[in-house]
Amino acid sequence: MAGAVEDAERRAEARPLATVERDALAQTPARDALAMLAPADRVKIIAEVKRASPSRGDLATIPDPARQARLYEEGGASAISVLTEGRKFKGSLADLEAVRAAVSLPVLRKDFLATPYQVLEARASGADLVLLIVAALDQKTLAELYALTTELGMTALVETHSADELDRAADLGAKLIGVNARNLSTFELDRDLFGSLVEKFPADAIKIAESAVLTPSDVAHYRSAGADVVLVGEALVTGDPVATLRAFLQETP
Ligand SMILES: O=P(O)(O)OC[C@@H](O)[C@@H](O)c1c[nH]c2ccccc12
Repeated sequence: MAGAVEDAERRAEARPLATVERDALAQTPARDALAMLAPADRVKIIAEVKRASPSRGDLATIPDPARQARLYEEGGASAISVLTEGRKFKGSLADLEAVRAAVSLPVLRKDFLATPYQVLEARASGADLVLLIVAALDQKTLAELYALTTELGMTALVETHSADELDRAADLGAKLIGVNARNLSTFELDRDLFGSLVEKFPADAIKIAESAVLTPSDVAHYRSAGADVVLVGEALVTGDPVATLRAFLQETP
């Protein structure tokens, strides 16, 4: 995402890496996302705090992200995702910090991370997980960011869109792998992409279906294709979060 790295570089100048690193190390340990998202006899949900997106435009103002996250926790979410990208998604690291303080669930920094600084910054802001998008990174950078994430005690959600990208995620030893139904360059949606790639997941990885979950039957669709977890944004910020989560969790076996 153009701009996200430039924005991080500006912050790195204002607040040098060494400071961020110290802050990060001073933080309490990251929450155990792998335990929270482990395969179970019911589907699990990562609920996203999302104001807007380039493909869908403005979705919700969310004046109080902490309140939104508390509703997600009340509704039965297993983790919270917070968009921190400011230009297109209208999020911020302040949103992440507010959410982290408001809930006891693991919190994901959802952004376009491309530099070690952004990973350090994520931990310093309280993130328990970070998103690493395979399509956006060469393998060397991906491996470097993955190693730093693990070193800081966080979990990486490694996002893929193809069999090739799943192989690259597997090469990292990724334990939490997502398939995004939305192609990030064309914005096209394919709800069957997850099912077509499910055989490619490493046996020990948690399988996440991301995007385009609008109804309970979408959850059931992903669940029957083998998803352990679904990641939901739009449906939760445009509808009643607690009722929607309960309906999504109830519908599926
Ligand atoms: O709002 P949706 O369709 O429920 O999607 C949520 C989430 O999957 C989506 O926000 C997302 C998935 N991968 C991303 C990468 C960057 C930004 C956003 C995303």
